[in-house]
Amino acid sequence: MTDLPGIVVTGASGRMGQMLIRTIAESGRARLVGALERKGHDWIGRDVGEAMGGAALGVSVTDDALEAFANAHAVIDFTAPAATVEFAGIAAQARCVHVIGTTGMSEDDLSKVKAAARHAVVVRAGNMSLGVNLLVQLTKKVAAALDEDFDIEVIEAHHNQKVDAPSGTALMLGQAAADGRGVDLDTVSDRGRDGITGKRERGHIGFHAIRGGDIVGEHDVLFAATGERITLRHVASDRAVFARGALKAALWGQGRGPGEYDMLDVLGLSEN
Ligand SMILES: NC(=O)C1=CN([C@@H]2O[C@H](COP(=O)(O)OP(=O)(O)OC[C@H]3O[C@@H](n4cnc5c(N)ncnc54)[C@H](O)[C@@H]3O)[C@@H](O)[C@H]2O)C=CC1
Ligand SMILES: O=C(O)C1=N[C@H](C(=O)O)C[C@H](O)C1
Repeated sequence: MTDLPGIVVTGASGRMGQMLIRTIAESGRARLVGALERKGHDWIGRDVGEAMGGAALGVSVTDDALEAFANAHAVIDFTAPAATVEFAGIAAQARCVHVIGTTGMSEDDLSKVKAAARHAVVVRAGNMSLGVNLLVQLTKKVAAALDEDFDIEVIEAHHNQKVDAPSGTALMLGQAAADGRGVDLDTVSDRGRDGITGKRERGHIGFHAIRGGDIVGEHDVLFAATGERITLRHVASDRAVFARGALKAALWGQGRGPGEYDMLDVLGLSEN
C-alpha cells in the first residue's frame, strides 16, 4: 500500500477536491497523502474524510503547501488561478508532478506555470475527461474539412457557482477549431454578443456561456451553414469523469522528464 504513489489534493473542500479525494481513496492505484485548503478555512486541522462527512482517512487538512508537497509524488490541483501559480512553484521545488485542472488563468499565470514546468512535470487541461479530449480532436478535423461557409459557435453551460467564462473547455474547443482552420484564435474570437453588434463576421468563432443550477458541464460546437448544420456535443453528468482523468494524469506523469503536457498526451490522442 505504501508503495503506491502519494497524492496531495489542493482545494480539498471544493466540488472537485472532494470528488478527487473519493476517487483516489477508491482507486487502489494511489494513496492520499495530503489535503490542502486556503488559510483560515474551517477544515484546517480536521481529518479530511470526516470533514467530508464520511470515515476518517488519516489525513489532516493543512494550509502548508511546502510541507505537504515535500512527501508527495503528485499534486492534483483544481483551485483558482492565483493559488495554482503559487503551487506550480512549490511543486517544481519538490519535483512532484503537478496536475492542473484550474481554469480562468491569464497569459501571465500561464507563463509562470510554463517556467515551473522547466523543473517538473506539469499536466494541464481545461477538461480532463476522455470525451472532451476526443471532441477536441474531432472539432479540429471537422473545422479543417469545412470552409468558412460554416460559421463556428462554441456554446457552453455550467452551474451557477462557476466564476470564469468562457469555460476552459470552450477555449480548448475554440482553439481546436482555429487550429483546424489554420487561423489565429485571438484574431477571430467573438466573446458573446450584446446590442447592435453588426452582422456576424465570416470566419469568426463565437463563444457563449450559460450559467444555471447544478449543470456539471455541457459543450456544443456548432458548424452552421446555409441549409445545414452540424453540432458536436459533450455532456458531463458526473464530476467523476474529470477526477478519473486527473488521477490518470498524475500516474502517467511519474518518471517522465520535466515539461508541460496536456490530456491529449496522457490519453495518447496527440497527433504530434
Ligand atoms: N479541468 C477540468 O477537467 C475541470 C476543471 N475545473 C476547474 O477547477 C476549478 C475548481 O472548480 P470547483 O471545484 O468547482 O471549485 P470550488 O470553488 O468548489 O473549489 C475550489 C477550492 O479551492 C480552494 N482554494 C482556493 N484558493 C486556495 C488556496 N490558496 N489554497 C488551497 N485551496 C484553495 C477553495 O477554498 C475551494 O475549496 C475551477 O477553475 C474549475 O473551472 C472544474 C472541473 C473540471
Ligand atoms: O467549473 C467547472 O465546473 C468546470 N470547469 C471546466 C471548464 O472551465 O471547462 C471543466 C468542466 O466543464 C467543469
